[in-house]
Amino acid sequence: MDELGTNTYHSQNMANSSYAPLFETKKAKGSLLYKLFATSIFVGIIFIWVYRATNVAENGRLVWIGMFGAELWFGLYWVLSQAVHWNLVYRHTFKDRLSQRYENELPGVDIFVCTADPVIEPPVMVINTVLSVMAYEYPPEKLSVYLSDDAGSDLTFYALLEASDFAKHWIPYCKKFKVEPRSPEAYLRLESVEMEASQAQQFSSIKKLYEGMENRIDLAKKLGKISKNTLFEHRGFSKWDSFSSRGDHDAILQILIDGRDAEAKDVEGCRLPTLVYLAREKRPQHFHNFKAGAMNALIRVSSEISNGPIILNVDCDMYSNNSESIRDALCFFLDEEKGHAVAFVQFPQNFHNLTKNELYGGSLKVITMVEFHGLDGYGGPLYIGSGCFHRRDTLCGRKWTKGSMFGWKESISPRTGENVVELEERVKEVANCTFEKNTQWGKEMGLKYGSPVEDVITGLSIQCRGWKSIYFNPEREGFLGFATTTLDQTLVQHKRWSEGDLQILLSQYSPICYGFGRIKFGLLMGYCFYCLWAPNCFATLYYSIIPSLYLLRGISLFPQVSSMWLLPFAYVIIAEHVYGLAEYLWSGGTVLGWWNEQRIWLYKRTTSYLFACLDTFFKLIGFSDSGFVISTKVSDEDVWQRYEQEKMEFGVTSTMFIILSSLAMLNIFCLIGMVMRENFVLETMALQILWCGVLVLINLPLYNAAFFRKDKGRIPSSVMLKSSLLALSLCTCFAFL
Ligand SMILES: O=c1ccn([C@@H]2O[C@H](COP(=O)(O)OP(=O)(O)O[C@H]3O[C@H](CO)[C@@H](O)[C@H](O)[C@H]3O)[C@@H](O)[C@H]2O)c(=O)[nH]1
Ligand SMILES: [Mn+2]
Repeated sequence: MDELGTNTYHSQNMANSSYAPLFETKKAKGSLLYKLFATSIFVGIIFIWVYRATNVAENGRLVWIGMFGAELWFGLYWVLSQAVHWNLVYRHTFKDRLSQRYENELPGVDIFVCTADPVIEPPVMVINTVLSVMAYEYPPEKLSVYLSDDAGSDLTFYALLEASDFAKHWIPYCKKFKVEPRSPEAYLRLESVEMEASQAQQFSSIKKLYEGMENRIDLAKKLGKISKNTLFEHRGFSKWDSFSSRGDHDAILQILIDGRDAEAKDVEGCRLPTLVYLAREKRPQHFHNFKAGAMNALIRVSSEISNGPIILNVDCDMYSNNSESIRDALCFFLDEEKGHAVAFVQFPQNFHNLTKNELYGGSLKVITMVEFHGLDGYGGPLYIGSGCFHRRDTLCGRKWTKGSMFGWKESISPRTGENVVELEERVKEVANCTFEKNTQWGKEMGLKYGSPVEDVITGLSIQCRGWKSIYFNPEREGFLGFATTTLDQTLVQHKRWSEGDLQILLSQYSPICYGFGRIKFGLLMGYCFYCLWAPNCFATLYYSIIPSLYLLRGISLFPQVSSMWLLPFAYVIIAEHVYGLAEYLWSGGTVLGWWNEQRIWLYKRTTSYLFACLDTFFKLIGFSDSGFVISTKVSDEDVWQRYEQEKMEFGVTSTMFIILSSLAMLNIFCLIGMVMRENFVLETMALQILWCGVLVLINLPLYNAAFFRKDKGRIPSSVMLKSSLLALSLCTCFAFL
């Protein structure tokens, strides 16, 4: 049946009973119970539809149809969501078997770190990520780390230069004392590190070295330039001579540590991993395709230098938190029975700066702990960028064919005779703007261009070529990054994601048309579940405006309390939310965290998703182009404080905030207006009042930020003025016209 499924393995050539797999797959427990529960919800949904279809109100037919439309959407979307809940699987690896069988022939691994802006992605953070991946528990001569710098910043280069020195102390220290995590900053931040006297001594000297390095980088940043001495000392800086701006410069390629060189050793005399800095060529007249462009340049450059058959990509904030991750990933690729079909292994994206009740839903808990396990049950998760291991050949467009094996042992290492300077000069060419002209790069080769979520569309096309993917969610998290710390950043990030996903649905790689027959139907539904994030805005907006407004007219849009029709509404709403809460708690969250998640769910749907739909529409008719707003990975002291206190951060004036506060004001006006009506009947309006009340309750932090808070994170009064006026006039018109 399924190459990667849970079925007991069976094959002629391996029918040897001593064969032990490198990984195993387990199905979630209680799935029958879940299926029964889901079926009961579905019955409830059908009853709601029947109610809408058979009880059309006398006055307000149109509004009624609208309600029906919204509920039809919610119901169908719920059906899609079953794809990510129905069939959860969990993976487990056997790393000891991997070492037993393959320790001496492990494949080369090339690690790509991407950065694009030294201000919102500070170089110190970037090199911490680089150092963490250089210190993987893996033979250093098989490890190569490439930093792509889309800003072409000499400050970042300088930081990397410092890191290449510090690595000589850091890597042996990590390996000797088996420390975790291997990002120096994260490690030194740990509160209690228990250690013996011998380690304690080295610990303090490492700490001093690190702090010295950090200070030098900070100083260079403050001065805005690198000291003359350093500039003279390293030939690399001369490559900035022809640099005019981040969008206009030659390709800069610098091999800081040449792993081929047997002399490149750490302080204990062990070999070091290769370390390369790359700023691909940028010219104003050539579009650079954001991260996808950077990744493709890296694929080409690395193929000339180390050509590792396995590629790992991390964002510059996502440091390695688990030094065994490469070996975990290899258990899937090298498994004799099932490995040949695996194109990529995606780890979850976890974060180190979350607060207890996650005001912005930063951890994406349910996606990480449930939904992706569900996708894995149908052929594998989406490729979501950071924390993903790929097979190089697949990423470059190779199709999967039955019976083919993963020939990592035959992979050709590039020429070794050349000296570093010659090598750099030659390889630089493949990072030029014009290199991709009239090639398949960005289409059939490498990451795909033209989508704000280059990762998802690339992963989909790989799966459509017959490959499987694996979701691996180990107990000790593999990668930790920086979650957004303000509401604005969160909404902007989700706009990019939902917009990208929606555009995939409309692209030539649409999971519906292109994916049909190529991937499993469950996976196809799973893709649609994400691709249809954005259109959720319409039903949600309708549901959070119309019922409240109709309170003002005293018109009921839901069954009255004594009616039997109330039952399906009550059941579906209560059961789904209780289940959602349980799922959230089970994923490690708190009750308040769940409540916050409901709020951010509402906010995303009414702003990010709406803007995603609008922008997609404008793009379709040729009016706009989607960009890539890079997420900020630092925050000011006072913003950070409010983040830690879980106070919602508004602060800036944005159209998204105008929408949010208009909706919040509209609902409170409607509630007040309704109470002031003399002749309202609780019996007929109960559910509607309750719903409006919930909308007001969930917006409490917003009212607080508008009317009571005095700090900089409050809602600017101009925003409040506009939205209050807007909401008030809407309510007045509606009540009296
Ligand atoms: O022109 C660009 C823009 C971005 N990046 C890098 O891309 C990464 C992701 O950017 P970020 O702003 O952090 O976006 P996120 O939304 O946090 O990233 C998620 O979503 C992206 C797709 O939207 C994926 O590319 C990422 O891997 C995934 O972690 C960062 O390392 C950037 O430095 C570039 O290299 N060049
Ligand atoms: Mn990020």
